[in-house]
Amino acid sequence: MSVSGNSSGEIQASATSISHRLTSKTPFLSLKLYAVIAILILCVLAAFLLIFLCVRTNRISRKRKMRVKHSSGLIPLVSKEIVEIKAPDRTENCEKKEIKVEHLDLKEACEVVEVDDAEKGKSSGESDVSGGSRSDASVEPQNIGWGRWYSLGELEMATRGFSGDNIIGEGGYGIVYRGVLQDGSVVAVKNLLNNKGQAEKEFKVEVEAIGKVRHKNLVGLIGYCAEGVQRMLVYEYIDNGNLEQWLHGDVGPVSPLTWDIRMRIAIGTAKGLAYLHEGLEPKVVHRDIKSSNILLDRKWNAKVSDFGLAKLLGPGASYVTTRVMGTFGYVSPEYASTGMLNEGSDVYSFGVLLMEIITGRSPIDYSRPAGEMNLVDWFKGMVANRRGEEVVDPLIEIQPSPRALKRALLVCLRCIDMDVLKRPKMGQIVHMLEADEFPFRSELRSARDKDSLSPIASASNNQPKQSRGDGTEKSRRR
Ligand SMILES: Nc1ncnc2c1ncn2[C@@H]1O[C@H](COP(=O)(O)OP(=O)(O)OP(=O)(O)O)[C@@H](O)[C@H]1O
Repeated sequence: MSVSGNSSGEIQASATSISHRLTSKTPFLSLKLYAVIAILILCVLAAFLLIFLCVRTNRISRKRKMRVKHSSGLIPLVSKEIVEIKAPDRTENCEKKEIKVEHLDLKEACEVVEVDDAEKGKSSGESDVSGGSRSDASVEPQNIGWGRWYSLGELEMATRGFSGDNIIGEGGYGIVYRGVLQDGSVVAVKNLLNNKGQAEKEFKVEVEAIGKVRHKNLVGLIGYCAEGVQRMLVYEYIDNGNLEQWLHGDVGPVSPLTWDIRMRIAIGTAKGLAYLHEGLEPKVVHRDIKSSNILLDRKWNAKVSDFGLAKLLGPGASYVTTRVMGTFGYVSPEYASTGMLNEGSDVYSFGVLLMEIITGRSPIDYSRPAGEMNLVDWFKGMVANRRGEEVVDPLIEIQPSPRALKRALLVCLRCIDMDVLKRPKMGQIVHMLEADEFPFRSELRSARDKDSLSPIASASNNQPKQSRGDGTEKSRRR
């Protein structure tokens, strides 16, 4: 009993001493110990709470950042056109498209056309002929800023179901049909071959290159059709065939293409090209200048056509391609060998075309003797041997004046200069071909000084014999 009484007494004593300690004052602000302990516990809890909140906020902001990154990576992948389709208000939608077309390049504009198609389905025969506005008010205008949209049905009707009788010709990129629209106007419809997306490419290139361009020496692209995989281009119809047919077709013993008509065609072609090179921004390099791409009207006005290979280039720019495109015999040597393309390549092709116009010979003709198969080589040789007068097409009845011939031969040689920088610009070529007084005295003198023009001079018959060589050889020697 006494032991238990002792221990309970001890416990009581220690409890009293603890409570005494807890209630005793500490040096910390004279606070009692229990108050100090409570403050410490609170501080620790507050610290934990703070840490917890910091970690949480951090996590949330990291999540937010990640979400922004994610979405900003996705948005550009979503086509703007898809966004437009989803827009419920069709009027607003249409306005958006028209504004967009002003800002987008025409490549994108074509995509807009495609979207329009998907939206409305086939609505053949609904458009009017004036360009854009439609008789059916529920169908929005298909105007992409130039030309107009044609439905497949409309073009089917115009070409009598793309009948074989309406075929005008067939090129590497599609079949061309003659068509008569509902208003009676005659058009040429090029149905682009859908060869591994080539149709789409051609379509875009042509639209981009000449969609908005109007020039009397360029075939006008008046509209287009893009339904499903079908891509068609609608041009003004040029009713007198192409230059190749008139130069190399069966025209009888005397060609209807007199010297003057030929020069008119050459000048018209040069003007069209000068406009593409010097009148547009970005400039357009045609890349496929050849006689079958020069269409003719009844007054023998030349119209450059077929822009499917055209390239748009910024000022002073050259373009390098690994796939050289063009037509054998017309392609400039530097473009063929290096893929380097600028307007000088068109100038070279124009030089070959002018030779073809003067001589009536094809750039490459395997039916001729070995030394005459290549027009450029034969032509240069003839001029260098003072036989310039002999190159004129025998089907031309009335020979040109020596001065006129000299002028044309000189232009040919300057266009095919091996040094692309020495070739004249198309604008200069127009001037040279049009100027009665060309070749100018100063030009003849300086050319004589440079020992380069003697063959031309002798071609005119009135000049003393001078040293041989043409621009091409000269540039090689340098
Ligand atoms: N707007 C047009 N008006 C009248 N005829 C045209 C028109 N466009 C093209 N043609 C004719 O259609 C034919 C085919 O033209 P296209 O431009 O498709 O091919 P190409 O120039 O002959 O060959 P490629 O495209 O392979 O170089 C040509 O004979 C041309 O005379």
